[in-house]
Amino acid sequence: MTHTPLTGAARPAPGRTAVVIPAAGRGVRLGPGTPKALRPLGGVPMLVHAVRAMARSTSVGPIVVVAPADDVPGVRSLLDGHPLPDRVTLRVVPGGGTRQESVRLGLAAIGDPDVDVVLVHDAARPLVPVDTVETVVAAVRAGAPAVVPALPVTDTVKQVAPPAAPAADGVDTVGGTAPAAEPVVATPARALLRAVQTPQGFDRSVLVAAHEAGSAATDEANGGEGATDCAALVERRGVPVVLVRGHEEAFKVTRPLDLLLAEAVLARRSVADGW
Ligand SMILES: Nc1ccn([C@@H]2O[C@H](COP(=O)(O)OP(=O)(O)OP(=O)(O)O)[C@@H](O)[C@H]2O)c(=O)n1
Ligand SMILES: C[C@](O)(CO)[C@H](O)COP(=O)(O)O
Repeated sequence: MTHTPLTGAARPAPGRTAVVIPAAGRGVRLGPGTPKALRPLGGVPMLVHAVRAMARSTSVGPIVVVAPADDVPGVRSLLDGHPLPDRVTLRVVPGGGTRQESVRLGLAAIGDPDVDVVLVHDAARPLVPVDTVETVVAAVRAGAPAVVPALPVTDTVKQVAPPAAPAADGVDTVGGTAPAAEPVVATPARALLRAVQTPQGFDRSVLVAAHEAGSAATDEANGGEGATDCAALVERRGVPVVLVRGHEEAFKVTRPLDLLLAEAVLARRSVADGW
């Protein structure tokens, strides 16, 4: 796919848009229980909401769900119980030990050579509105190789020194196990910060190359969990990444309070839909 916008008769027929949904995380910060993507929201697993949210965009064809490695058949049969539009094909593959690794495995499973745009969307962001999905796809199709939905940051953010030892897997650095006091090293200008969401959209070849180059990369400053979003891998290769307006309801369900908020948003949508 070319990155230069084309006009009129010169424009080639658009390729297909695929989605990779990393859903192999455990949800440690949400507390004990089944893997986060399978926990119910309004009685329906969070993953089903996320798949439907992506399928709602008419540009989306293939969807690859990256499931916990020990439960691929279970996730497949769960999703088979929730029909999708005919244009959407669904594949379920086993995930890896980090989000980055899970996305890489999902990308490798797309197959379809006609796919030229790939969205990567967290199962943990089940309520993203379709307008946000369409905005991201449109920006990639207009020529941007990497597009990320984002919102301004509302808290003031402090930068701290890297921990002497990496945090235990899944444990917040700022949480019950954190040291009582952390020295501040900087206060970045808030007006220049953005909190980024998913779906992140990419020219397929750009994203595949970034994941191939970054597959061994770990990031000491974030506890060796790999790149925390796909765009970071693309940025490291000098490819421009642009932000588009995200949405408050595309928040990530990470801690128990987020689950309460998600239930409230769903309930409000049900009322608005006249249930
Ligand atoms: N090894 C991993 C880790 C995360 N994810 C997915 O990446 C998304 C964002 O990750 P996060 O919200 O951190 O989920 P968890 O890793 O499950 O949460 P926690 O860190 O609290 O365990 C989620 O949809 C999660 O399922 C994944 O596919 N494979
Ligand atoms: C990709 C992401 O949702 C963008 O905000 C986020 O970085 C995922 O982080 P997590 O720790 O894997 O939830």
